[in-house]
Amino acid sequence: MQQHQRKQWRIPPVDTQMEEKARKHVDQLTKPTGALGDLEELVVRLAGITGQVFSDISKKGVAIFCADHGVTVEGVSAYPAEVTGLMIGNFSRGKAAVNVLAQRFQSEVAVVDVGSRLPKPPEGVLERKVRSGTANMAQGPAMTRQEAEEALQAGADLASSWKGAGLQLTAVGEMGIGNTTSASAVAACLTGKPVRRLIGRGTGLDEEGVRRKGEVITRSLQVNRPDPRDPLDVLTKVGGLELAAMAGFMLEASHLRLPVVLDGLITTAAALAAVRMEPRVRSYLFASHQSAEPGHALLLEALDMRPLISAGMRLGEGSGAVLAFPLFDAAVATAREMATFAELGME
Ligand SMILES: Cc1cc2ncn([C@H]3O[C@H](COP(=O)(O)O)[C@@H](O)[C@H]3O)c2cc1C
Ligand SMILES: O=C(O)c1cccnc1
Repeated sequence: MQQHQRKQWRIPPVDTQMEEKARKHVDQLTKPTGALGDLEELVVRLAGITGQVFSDISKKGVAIFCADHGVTVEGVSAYPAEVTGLMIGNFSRGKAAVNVLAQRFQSEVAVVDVGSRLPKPPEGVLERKVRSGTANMAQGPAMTRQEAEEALQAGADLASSWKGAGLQLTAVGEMGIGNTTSASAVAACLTGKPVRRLIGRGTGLDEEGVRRKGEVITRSLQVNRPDPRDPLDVLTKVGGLELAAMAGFMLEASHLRLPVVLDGLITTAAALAAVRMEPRVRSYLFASHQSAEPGHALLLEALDMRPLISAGMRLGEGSGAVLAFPLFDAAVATAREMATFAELGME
């Protein structure tokens, strides 16, 4: 079999010495050992990524990758496919949930159209359209491998431009009606777990709808036979353009030592694909919240990640990831500003 030319991402390992330094400092702060829980873990992991005990993460951004899904003709979403384009307009006007949160928590927002059916994306949206929506994966591959690679590159290009612009903490989000179906299919293939445990209501399907969604995913996997050892093949056949772009963003961000905060089911499915391509990516990723979509818990388990927030959210857009930004700020602030026991005159 002819191997497709595979890009090497060269992901550097994190700085474990700096992690140890940060851990030592956190353990000397005026609190019982470990009492700041997951915030302490954030400080330590960020130190390993940034190479500083007190990481500077003030410049933040959320990248929203948008695309349409051919599989929507199978009736797998509670909302019509046109909502993808409408929400891209909403993002560009700054009026979606993720915009409001990003505004509140001082995060930049980039909206990238990697494959919507809009003839022309609205003002302010980055146009990187690979194709106008995927093909229906229940009948054949969602896209070609070449197209998946182009989508990967679109994501990678944003990560690299953000590194150049001095961003220090990033989040990924997505918009694409039908994409909980694609994400669950990718998750089923990569984890080997049964489809029925990986599906949920998405935007609000009823029981009958969820059953149909499961059938469509099972059929898509049978028709396409994606190779779980080849994550790009999985993204090509049963993924989506925005999933591939998010994976590319994570690969390039990790290569450039930029931390990436994940959102819910869809971003985490893309994350598992990226980590299976390059295992070191895992060290640069952070879970934010626990989505109400059942498959999300299994994906987090496969990545050995624990979310910071449990708020019953099931929105997407990167909303849960941006909501976690203040926790990152809080973690770094405690490390930087709290007194040590020595300063208190205690051993
Ligand atoms: C108004 C609206 C805003 C959204 N923002 C994110 N999503 C979310 O819902 C979609 C996935 O669910 P499903 O697979 O069931 O279609 C994605 O586009 C996702 O980001 C939205 C969905 C709707 C309807
Ligand atoms: O968990 C998610 O990311 C999610 C769940 C439902 C709809 N959109 C996104």
